[in-house]
Amino acid sequence: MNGQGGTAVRMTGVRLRQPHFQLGPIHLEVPAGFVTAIVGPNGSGKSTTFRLMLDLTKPDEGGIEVLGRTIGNGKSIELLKRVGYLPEEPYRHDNVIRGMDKAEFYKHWYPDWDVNHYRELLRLFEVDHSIRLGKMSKGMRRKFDLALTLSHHPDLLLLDEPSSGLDPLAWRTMIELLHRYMESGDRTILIASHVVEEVKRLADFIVFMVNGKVLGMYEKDELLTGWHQFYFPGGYEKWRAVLSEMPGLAGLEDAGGVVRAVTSSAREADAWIAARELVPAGRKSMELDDILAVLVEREKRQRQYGMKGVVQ
Ligand SMILES: Nc1ncnc2c1ncn2[C@@H]1O[C@H](COP(=O)(O)OP(=O)(O)OP(=O)(O)O)[C@@H](O)[C@H]1O
Repeated sequence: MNGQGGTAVRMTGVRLRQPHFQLGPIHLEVPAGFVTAIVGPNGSGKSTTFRLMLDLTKPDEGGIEVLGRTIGNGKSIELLKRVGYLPEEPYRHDNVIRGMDKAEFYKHWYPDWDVNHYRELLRLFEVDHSIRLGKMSKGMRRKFDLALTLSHHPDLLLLDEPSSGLDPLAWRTMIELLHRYMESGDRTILIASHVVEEVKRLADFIVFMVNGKVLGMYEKDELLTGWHQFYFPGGYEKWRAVLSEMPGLAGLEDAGGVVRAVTSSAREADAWIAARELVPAGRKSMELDDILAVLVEREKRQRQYGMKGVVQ
């Protein structure tokens, strides 16, 4: 991992109220010099959070700092030249212009525009920029937008579902380019992604977002080594009371003849199981999407029943 210390984005008590959606309060510190991935189900507020960071949406409450400057005080424009943003959907209003016309605009707008890097990226991605943006295929447009975003050497890169539409070869190129982008050690990526492999390959930290709330931020390796599931033979009632004491218990459910206990502290749970001479029928490490599923379920239950615990 690289890293220069400091915070690239700080959100403090940020709230946004919409008729059918409440975001926040969000407290989030995105560390500078690292890749942080926001992982969460559809509609959980990931793109909205990006828009808040870019001053494209105004919060109802709270403060946002990007690269050490306050957002929303009318002075964001110069700051945003240091930020590269790849929105989830390409902008439609520039469908009528050619790729090269948009690059010309970037050249004038971004002080660190690097035409050689831009040309290299177009070559790598095999994108023809003489085509109108609206005529490019979805994947070609994604690659073009990615090339543009990387070619002004932003200090902070906000990528919203960057691999949407990319073929596997282009995806691999993108991962390599993002690793290269991080090599200087002082740049930061914040990425929203549903692609487990992408998050595993890129992220140093993972933020889980569910239903407009940040459920926690974790160091990736600690997360993946810490979360395990144990299976105990027998019915739920037999195990409920005993397993409710298990360290790090994050989920407990009847899985048809066995009880599945999920812990976020596998090492402590192992010692606890050994000390009680319990014999699990099996155990498995967990993937990111398994962990997300447990967190979503727990959040849903807390919302419905106001329950704090994981045991019914
Ligand atoms: N159950 C729902 N049904 C329809 N729309 C919803 C629902 N929950 C949230 N939304 C909408 O989703 C918006 C937030 O979406 P946002 O794009 O920020 O989320 P996201 O996490 O980026 O989602 P996605 O993964 O689908 O891109 C809210 O403004 C709200 O209108």
